[in-house]
Amino acid sequence: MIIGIPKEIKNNENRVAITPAGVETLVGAGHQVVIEKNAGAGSGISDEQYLAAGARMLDKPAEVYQAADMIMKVKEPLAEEYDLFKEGQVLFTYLHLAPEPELTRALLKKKVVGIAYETIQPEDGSLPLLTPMSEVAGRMSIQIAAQILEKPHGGKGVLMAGVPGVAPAKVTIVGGGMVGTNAAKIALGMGADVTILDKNPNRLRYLDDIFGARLKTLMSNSYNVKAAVAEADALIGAVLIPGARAPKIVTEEMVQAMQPGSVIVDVAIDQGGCVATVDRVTTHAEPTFIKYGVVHYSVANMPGAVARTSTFALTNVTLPYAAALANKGYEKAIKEDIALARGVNTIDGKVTYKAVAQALNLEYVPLAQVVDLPANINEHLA
Ligand SMILES: NC(=O)C1=CN([C@@H]2O[C@H](COP(=O)(O)OP(=O)(O)OC[C@H]3O[C@@H](n4cnc5c(N)ncnc54)[C@H](O)[C@@H]3O)[C@@H](O)[C@H]2O)C=CC1
Ligand SMILES: CC(=O)C(=O)O
Repeated sequence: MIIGIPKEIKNNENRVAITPAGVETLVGAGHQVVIEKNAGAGSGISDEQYLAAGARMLDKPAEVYQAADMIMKVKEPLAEEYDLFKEGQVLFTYLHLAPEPELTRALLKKKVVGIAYETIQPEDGSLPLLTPMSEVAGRMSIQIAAQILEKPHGGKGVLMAGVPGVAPAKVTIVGGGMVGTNAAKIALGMGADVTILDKNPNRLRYLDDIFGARLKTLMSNSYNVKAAVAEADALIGAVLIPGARAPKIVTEEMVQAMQPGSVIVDVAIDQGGCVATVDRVTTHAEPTFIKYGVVHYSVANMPGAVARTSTFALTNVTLPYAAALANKGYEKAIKEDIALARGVNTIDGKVTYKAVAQALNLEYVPLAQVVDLPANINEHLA
């Protein structure tokens, strides 16, 4: 198989979908890897390193898309990339289709086999290809909130850690999964006063076990969210329902009740955002906007800013799945692995991930109607 890796073009997206180690693995298995020139530069990986590992470098993105049977990316394709898809091509990347009707239409039109990193899910319910970037973004969210709380960045002038005799910042985290847990870890490490809310009591038990009495846990319901948001100096949005548009857990009224100069970092923005006042996706170039006196941050590719860490963390987990897709072909690979089958969002012009179809008001076609799945995979897919 020919695997193509274009350079990422989203604002300040410095990650790349493959490392030289990945090239060596795929080429060693008999595949060809074509990479757009300079694709690794933002992650500190040179064209020479890719060449030495066995890749072929191409000048233009169109050449990469044209040559490849499978495109590997980091972020969802942008509008200028839609015309580059080949009919029936496999696209293996973060897709976040629920808030992306136009991208979804483009994938359906070209019958792209869209396999989304973020919905690959083994039977244990984990999201192994989302986890490392959620670890990164969760940790970053507190660094970012701490900086925005400084007066020159628009914040109220509160030091996250406080000092002896003066209370630290209050941090409220809505959603206690990977992002939430990593945000809590850094916020507690900095000495903040941290409250985390989740709707899953077992998750709250787990968080209570690992962090002990330093972390306040609260069941997520509108009453508790309202109170915890009102007192927050920094609010972190970290809710996810896999594949779906994020539910607006924090309402406009709740944000209006926050003090001016408070900060919201809505990490869940890649799925549309879980804070009602986050009405736009921002970029690393212009990361914030102010609404009701509260500074909002809603960058959808936060890990792109720490690309050297993120590229290696991401490709550590994507490579085994990419290798399975390349070695077996996508049909055999998804027939043999329920996790990969759950990653298929579009195929043959149909949406095969229910939450995506629901979010976009499109017809949902079960994967089994498109691919002849064995019973053991199909019965676990719905
Ligand atoms: N902006 C960015 O650059 C990045 C964004 N993300 C996004 O961050 C979001 C969170 O990701 P993860 O933490 O990995 O997901 P996760 O699945 O590990 O955690 C989500 C948590 O939300 C909880 N939840 C669901 N409904 C809730 C509700 N009504 N109230 C409170 N909690 C609720 C779930 O119980 C779960 O514990 C996702 O949208 C993910 O794509 C992740 C990495 C980078
Ligand atoms: C998960 C995601 O949106 C990112 O890593 O950019």
